Amino acid sequence: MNIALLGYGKMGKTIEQIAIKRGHNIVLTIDKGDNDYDITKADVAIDFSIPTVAFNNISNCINNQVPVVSGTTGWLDKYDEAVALCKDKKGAFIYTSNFSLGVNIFFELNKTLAKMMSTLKQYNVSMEEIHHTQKLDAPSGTAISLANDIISKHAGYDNWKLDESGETTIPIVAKRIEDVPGTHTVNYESEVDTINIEHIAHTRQGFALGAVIAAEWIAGKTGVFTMNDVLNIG
Ligand SMILES: NC(=O)C1=CN([C@@H]2O[C@H](COP(=O)(O)OP(=O)(O)OC[C@H]3O[C@@H](n4cnc5c(N)ncnc54)[C@H](OP(=O)(O)O)[C@@H]3O)[C@@H](O)[C@H]2O)C=CC1
Ligand SMILES: O=C(O)C1=N[C@H](C(=O)O)C[C@H](O)C1
Repeated sequence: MNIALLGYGKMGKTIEQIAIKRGHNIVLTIDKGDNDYDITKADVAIDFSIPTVAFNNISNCINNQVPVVSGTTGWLDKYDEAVALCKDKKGAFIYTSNFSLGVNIFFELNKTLAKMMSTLKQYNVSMEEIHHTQKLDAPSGTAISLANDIISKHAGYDNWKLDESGETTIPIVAKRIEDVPGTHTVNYESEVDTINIEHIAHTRQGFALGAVIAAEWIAGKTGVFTMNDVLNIG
């Protein structure tokens, strides 16, 4: 398969290595300042860029009938617009805040736990995410997904906030520490005990492999998908 990499930073370069090992060709790599490019030579595009350009990258692919897989976080105010465009143009598009198999299993565990804790008023939920110091957005996209999933399953919470707690608010703490690929912890705390679930990424390989698998899966399809469609879990 011919793959375009929109964003050739830490993730773009890790994806390149895995895609080549799986027999694909990288036909285009786009970075800051590369504005005039022909996306149509790619069978599929993988966008791991920056929040301010992700929507433009995605719409360019959809407008040119190139299936697009996006892992960029921090641009979700325009997600509904991307979905509408994809439906209108009969394109193909997957976004997820985290492509790793481990985190997608963790997402399911988090929803199950939230449902179990829903009526237990003695426990308060909180979340922590830790990432490397170059990260542009906070909280992480994964933390936002986890918080939204708790809100959808737990009767006691209806919003999340960074560094703020409240009666029905899930507080999220975002820490930035050199070289950390991504750690997410969900805590339920009562006066007598604590229940934690945690996912620790040791490298970026898991995210990158998931993105390449998603790209292989979406080629030739039409529609808006999630990682649950790709992995068949949940
Ligand atoms: N969904 C998931 O599983 C994961 C998501 N992510 C997300 O992916 C994104 C990228 O992460 P990461 O690779 O670590 O970040 P990097 O900063 O290492 O890479 C981002 C790249 O995008 C480039 N860029 C800037 N402008 C444009 C543009 N107009 N078009 C295309 N590329 C551009 C940057 O170039 P320059 O440096 O020159 O500005 C940089 O090379 C982040 O939003 C991160 O949160 C990360 C890991 C997993
Ligand atoms: O920026 C990163 O590095 C990561 N970003 C994603 C996020 O915001 O959740 C996924 C992963 O945690 C790494």
